[in-house]
Amino acid sequence: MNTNEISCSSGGRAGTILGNSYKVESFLGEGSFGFVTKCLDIQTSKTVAVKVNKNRPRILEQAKLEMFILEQLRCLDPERSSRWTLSLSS
Ligand SMILES: Nc1ncnc2c1ncn2[C@@H]1O[C@H](COP(=O)(O)OP(=O)(O)OP(=O)(O)O)[C@@H](O)[C@H]1O
Repeated sequence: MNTNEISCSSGGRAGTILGNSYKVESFLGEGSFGFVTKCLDIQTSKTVAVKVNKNRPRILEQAKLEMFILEQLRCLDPERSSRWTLSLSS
């Protein structure tokens, strides 16, 4: 599943809308910087994984760095990474 990153203080309860674009279906897992939810992309009706980071400045900086690295990887392997969507939203 693809992972989108969103910095968001709201919870990951089923039915919650994240970043005006993703409807939470279920909880997938938790990491050091936040948690990951299984979501429906409202525009495309595709199932995606959305990463919800803790709302802290240091973690936001880390998320930006992670997105930068993923963009670099996308350049190296555009075919395999074509399904990634990288965005930050509050
Ligand atoms: N694309 C995905 N599809 C399904 N489950 C996922 C996906 N991405 C993450 N997960 C689940 O969510 C958990 C947390 O992922 P996350 O990327 O936040 O942290 P991590 O990489 O495991 O650890 P850290 O936060 O320390 O980097 C993962 O361990 C996994 O169980």
